[in-house]
Amino acid sequence: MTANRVGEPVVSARDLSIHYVSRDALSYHKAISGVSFDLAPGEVLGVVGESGSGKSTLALTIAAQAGRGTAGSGTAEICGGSLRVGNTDIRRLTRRRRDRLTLSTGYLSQGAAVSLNPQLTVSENVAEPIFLRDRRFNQREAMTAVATLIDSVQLPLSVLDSLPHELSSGQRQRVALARALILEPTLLVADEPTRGIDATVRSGVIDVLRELQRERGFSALIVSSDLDVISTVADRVAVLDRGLLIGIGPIDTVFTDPQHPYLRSLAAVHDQRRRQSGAA
Ligand SMILES: Nc1ncnc2c1ncn2[C@@H]1O[C@H](COP(=O)(O)OP(=O)(O)OP(=O)(O)O)[C@@H](O)[C@H]1O
Repeated sequence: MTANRVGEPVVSARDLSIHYVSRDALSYHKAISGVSFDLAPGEVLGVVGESGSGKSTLALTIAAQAGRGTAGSGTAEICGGSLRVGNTDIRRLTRRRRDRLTLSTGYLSQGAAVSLNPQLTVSENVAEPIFLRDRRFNQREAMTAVATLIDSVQLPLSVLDSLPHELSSGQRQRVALARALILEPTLLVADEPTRGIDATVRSGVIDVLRELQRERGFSALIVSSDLDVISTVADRVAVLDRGLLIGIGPIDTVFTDPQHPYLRSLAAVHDQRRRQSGAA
């Protein structure tokens, strides 16, 4: 990402609409409709919503992963409004600028932990983005950066030579997080960072994420259907419902006097959790 001026939003969406184009280019499916928000430097924005509300679509578009559609599926495309990430206009992204942007935005996809290369060791998996950026990067320096990050995600250095299948789901997710952060991005986009992780270690992954964010000061957009995750990690929450942004703000403000039925149901869950944790 090209550096943005001090204080300017890291992400700026204005009336943003995104649709999927079918492979034969004959049909469209609107996934995001007229969404506007800013993400400030160093801010963590949580995105919640029901399944199919457009969370992943928004995340992958911001992370400049849209257009890298998997075989057989449609391709996400901005069809209205604008989206800026740093100084880059995502709507007018050339392939070259996209490659540059993806190197400077950490993207933790929904399946990141299971998509680690099974043939590479942990250290090779984490170091890979460094060598994709610069084939001739100093090996020793890369290994030092990898070891530092593995330590920061609170894994023992003994995992460096392990293969992904030798780790637990929570450990794999920490490795995936280390990989997403190895190039020291100014923006991290994490899609359901705790999905598929054992409930007992879920909060550990979130704590590590929050700690690293505080330490390094990157901005983050965290998608989660788990309100506990969002209230732990996010400064503000954005609520999506069928592609529409129905609320955005600090979590308590968004859930104060909610008018929309989905916001009301989330507010009830939030309230109940708060009372439970207060009573605990
Ligand atoms: N590759 C695709 N091609 C066509 N439509 C898609 C594609 N991916 C998602 N969609 C549609 O776009 C809408 C938004 O999907 P998206 O995956 O962004 O929702 P989500 O909120 O992330 O859901 P989940 O929580 O289940 O991951 C849905 O209606 C979905 O069916």
